Amino acid sequence: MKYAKLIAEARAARELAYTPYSKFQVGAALECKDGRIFRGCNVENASYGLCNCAERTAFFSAIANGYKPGDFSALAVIGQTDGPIAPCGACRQVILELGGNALPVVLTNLKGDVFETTAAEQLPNAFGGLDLN
Ligand SMILES: O=c1ccn([C@H]2C[C@H](O)[C@@H](CO)O2)c(=O)[nH]1
Ligand SMILES: [Zn+2]
Repeated sequence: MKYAKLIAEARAARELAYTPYSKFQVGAALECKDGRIFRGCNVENASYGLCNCAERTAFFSAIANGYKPGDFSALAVIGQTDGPIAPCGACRQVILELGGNALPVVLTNLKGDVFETTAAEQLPNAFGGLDLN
C-alpha cells in the first residue's frame, strides 16, 4: 500500500500521546516533498481547551523546523476508532491552510481501515486567507 510507511510512522507517534484526561491516543505523520516525516501526537492539558490534536502537532512541528505551505506531500492519521478516524474541525482548517487543497489525507485506525481523502474534501466551503482581502 502506497502509504504503509507513513501510516506506520503515525502509529509510532500515537504511542507518545499525552492523554491523561481522555485516554484517547492519536498519532499523525506528515510527509514532506523532500522525504522528511514529522510525527505528531495529541497533547492534553488540565485546562481541557488547550488540548492540541495530533494533526496540528505534526504540522506545527514541521513549520517550526522551517517547512512551508507547499512543502508537504501527505498526512496520515491514526486513532482507536471503529472506522477511520475523522479529524476535528480545527484540524481540518489548519490542514487546509498549511497542506493545501490537494494534500492527500490518509485516515486510518488500529484495525487497518483506510480512507484516502484530501484536505479540501475534508473542509468544503472553507474560510481562508483570501477572504481577508
Ligand atoms: O482527529 C483527532 C481527534 C481527536 N484528537 C484528540 C483530541 C483529544 O486529545 C482527544 C479526544 O478528543 O483526541 C486528535 O488528536 N485528533
Ligand atoms: Zn483536531
